[in-house]
Amino acid sequence: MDYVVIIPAAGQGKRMNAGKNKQFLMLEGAPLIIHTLRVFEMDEWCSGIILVGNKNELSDLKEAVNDYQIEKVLKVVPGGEERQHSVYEGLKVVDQSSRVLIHDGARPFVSIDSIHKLVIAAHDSGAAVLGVPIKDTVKHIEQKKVVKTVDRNSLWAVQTPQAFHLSLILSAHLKAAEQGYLGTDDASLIEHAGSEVTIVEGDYLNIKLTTKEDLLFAKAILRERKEHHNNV
Ligand SMILES: Nc1ccn([C@@H]2O[C@H](COP(=O)(O)OP(=O)(O)OP(=O)(O)O)[C@@H](O)[C@H]2O)c(=O)n1
Ligand SMILES: C[C@](O)(CO)[C@H](O)COP(=O)(O)O
Repeated sequence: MDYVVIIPAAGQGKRMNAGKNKQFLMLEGAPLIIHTLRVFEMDEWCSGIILVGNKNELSDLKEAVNDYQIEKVLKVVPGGEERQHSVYEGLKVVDQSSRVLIHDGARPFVSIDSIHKLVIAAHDSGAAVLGVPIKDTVKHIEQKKVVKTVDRNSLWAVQTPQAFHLSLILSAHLKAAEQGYLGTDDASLIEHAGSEVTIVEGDYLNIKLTTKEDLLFAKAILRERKEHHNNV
């Protein structure tokens, strides 16, 4: 069940408002991106990592990968204007695996157990995503007025990794590029191309560090893990 993982880390972290790409924010002694890379470094099913970064941050990324001894990184390539473009730049250099995972550099807390459940699901269906049922009530709002309350029983918060047969995701990206279709995740390109996507229930700890509040949760998760490790 080997796979190659593409890690898009070429964003600007605007919503984090940290004055730099959030991937380089230090958490418990290591940059955010290193926490994410370490998960795949530890996963025996991961045969390689394709890291996608800002063209002016490639040397910083390579230096961090070297300093923190992330040995599975196969290539570090420049990303594009949108997340979708960055992922495509990574897909273009994957040459050894029929199965590819795509995982946000901004999600450092995915569990290896969730990854393995996802890989198994994608082996059968060709396309699978991690997600969790939403916990809040969702309302359709227009001009600050509630239009309607959406039935949340069928609503999930979809995460990454997302797992695909390489040929399927490549053709979906190509079709989206040809049609000028822009999705906020890779599975939406598969859906746009008319193929099915399976969902696998992950866990609520697999948060995407997007705004400063998320850093509070991240530090709490890391502190809890440290305490648990010390007590084992
Ligand atoms: N052009 C882009 C945009 C985003 N990403 C990556 O896609 C992941 C999810 O994107 P997001 O959380 O939105 O990160 P940013 O785009 O950096 O954040 P913002 O939208 O606040 O600028 C991140 O790991 C980010 O680095 C990327 O590789 N290339
Ligand atoms: C891919 C993703 O993490 C799935 O929830 C999300 O769509 C990324 O959105 P962003 O605005 O690029 O962070």
